[in-house]
Amino acid sequence: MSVTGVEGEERTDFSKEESRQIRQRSLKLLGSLLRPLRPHVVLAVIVIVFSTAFQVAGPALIAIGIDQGLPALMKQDWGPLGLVGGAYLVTGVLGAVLIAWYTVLSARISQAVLIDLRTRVFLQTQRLSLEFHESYTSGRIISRQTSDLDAIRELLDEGINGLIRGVLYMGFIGIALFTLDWTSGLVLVVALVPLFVLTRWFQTRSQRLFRESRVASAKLIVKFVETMTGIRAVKAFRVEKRNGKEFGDLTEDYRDVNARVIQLFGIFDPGLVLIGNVAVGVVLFVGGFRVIDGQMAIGVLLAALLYTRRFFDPMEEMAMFYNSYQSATAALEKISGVLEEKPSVPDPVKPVDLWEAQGTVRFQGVRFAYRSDREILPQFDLELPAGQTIALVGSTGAGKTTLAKLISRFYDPTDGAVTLDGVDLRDLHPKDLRRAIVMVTQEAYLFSGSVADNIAIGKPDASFDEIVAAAKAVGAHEFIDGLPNGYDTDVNKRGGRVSAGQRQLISFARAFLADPAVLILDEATSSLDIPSERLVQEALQTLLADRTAVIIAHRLSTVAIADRVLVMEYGRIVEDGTPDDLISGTGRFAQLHAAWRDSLV
Ligand SMILES: Nc1ncnc2c1ncn2[C@@H]1O[C@H](COP(=O)(O)OP(=O)(O)OP(=O)(O)O)[C@@H](O)[C@H]1O
Repeated sequence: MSVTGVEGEERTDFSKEESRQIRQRSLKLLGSLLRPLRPHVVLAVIVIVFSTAFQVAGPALIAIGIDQGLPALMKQDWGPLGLVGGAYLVTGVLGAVLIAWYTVLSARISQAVLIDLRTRVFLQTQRLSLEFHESYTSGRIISRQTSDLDAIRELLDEGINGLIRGVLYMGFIGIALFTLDWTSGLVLVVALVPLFVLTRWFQTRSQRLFRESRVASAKLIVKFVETMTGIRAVKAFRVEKRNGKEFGDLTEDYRDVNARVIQLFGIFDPGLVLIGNVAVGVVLFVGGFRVIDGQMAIGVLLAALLYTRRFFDPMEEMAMFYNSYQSATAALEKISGVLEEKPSVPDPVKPVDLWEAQGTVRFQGVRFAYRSDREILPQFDLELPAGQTIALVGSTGAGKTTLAKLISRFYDPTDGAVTLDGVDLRDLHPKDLRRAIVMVTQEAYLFSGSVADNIAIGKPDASFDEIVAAAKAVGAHEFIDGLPNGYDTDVNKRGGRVSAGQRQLISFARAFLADPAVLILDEATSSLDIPSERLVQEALQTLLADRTAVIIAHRLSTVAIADRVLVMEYGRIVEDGTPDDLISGTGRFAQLHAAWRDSLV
């Protein structure tokens, strides 16, 4: 079995083979991120090796200064001490300069990796088809872009740095100590035993606790995002109190787990200090005797003490590496899953151009299912001739929006083909497809920016006059003119807030400007009041005149402007005719229409 894309994200029961696959996928991604930076990585490693060597040289120079420089000085010979002093100064300065250089280099590497990754995730999630976004919630996408990238940043900025510097530092100190005095070196080796035990203990516990902490903080974020996204429902049903209590419980869980993390550090940190102090004490004790016996020079003892003391400094950072490594690996696994996803609606390999689409849409033996277990559209054939205005009606869940999504190629049919002017939508050049077919939904989403910017999305190179003309055509000009800054009003700023109906008018103007051959309006007039709707209906008649239009509407008033009505039930077209024919008949539409007319009285 194999795990591809995001499907393994919610699972924890991976087989060995699956875990290996996921690990390989993450490593491949990491490799592809670091490969272009190879020269920088090599340079950074060289710089940090030299910087650490210079830093570690200090105590050895002090030993030489005391044991050889001072006796010479007593004989009025300044030379050796001057030399050692000079060397100390030079290594000190070089060590500092190189560490500064390394900090810049490593920051550049981690920034480059993060920018690359951030961009890849953004472009990929934008590229993925609607199907992916309908099942992969926006909360999860946000986590990939925020907390996961943060975990990787932490590993690159702190974790790996801490590890490399720590390993080099401890390694160089070990070499220096053994070279100067192997007896003191042995003390250090013995001290490694309790150090190893303490660190292992810390790692096992902290690993579990850090995981718990991440889960607790994720739950907090999910609760917060969910509440804020559904703030209207929260207010309407007065669930603030219950939400407050649930949030309070989650906060408490988070605090508890963090308290346990702190307790762990409360043992680990003093433990490190204790081992360090005992090691220093033993080196001093053994060394003191050997100095008295004349087996060890005093300067060497001092250097041994300094080395032993410093040896333990990077321990905490190194112990933390494992945690940052763990969370970064988890993050990398999830991100690599998203990046591995393939769009379910792929771009054609050999795209067919369609410069001037006429607008004939045909369904040929189309079947469609979102999931294999439930077919939404059983096989059907349908032709929408160019220029025809079609009203699509039917009960909730009949499959109207699904049909519209197939025309817009948000999804591909499971079987059969949808064509535009005889070209299978799967072969049509994406640019031509987007130009030829536009779908306006009830949501009428507005992006940050001015009203004019939002209308211009329909035609990015439109002139201001064209934008105004489009707004006038759909009856949006009046209200836009009345906004604080007219067409320049920022729709997301206070004062620029527009109502749901006004949003729909703006998205109408956007579609009008785009001037597609096929226009689909999915419940796009549902938020308009009756006068606005009438106004729009007048505008719609001009808007729809030269193109194929599919209007999905619950309000039957919209149907009046249609040339043809399709009634859909359970994924099938059950009635097809002119509005007049259907109204005067005895079918489903006639019933619906009679009920609607009665409701108006
Ligand atoms: N993304 C999806 N994944 C799985 N099933 C879906 C998805 N979208 C819609 N469906 C199912 O497909 C069926 C048809 O839905 P569709 O939205 O096309 O109906 P509709 O006629 O437009 O309804 P409405 O008038 O309520 O908008 C419904 O049973 C719905 O549950």
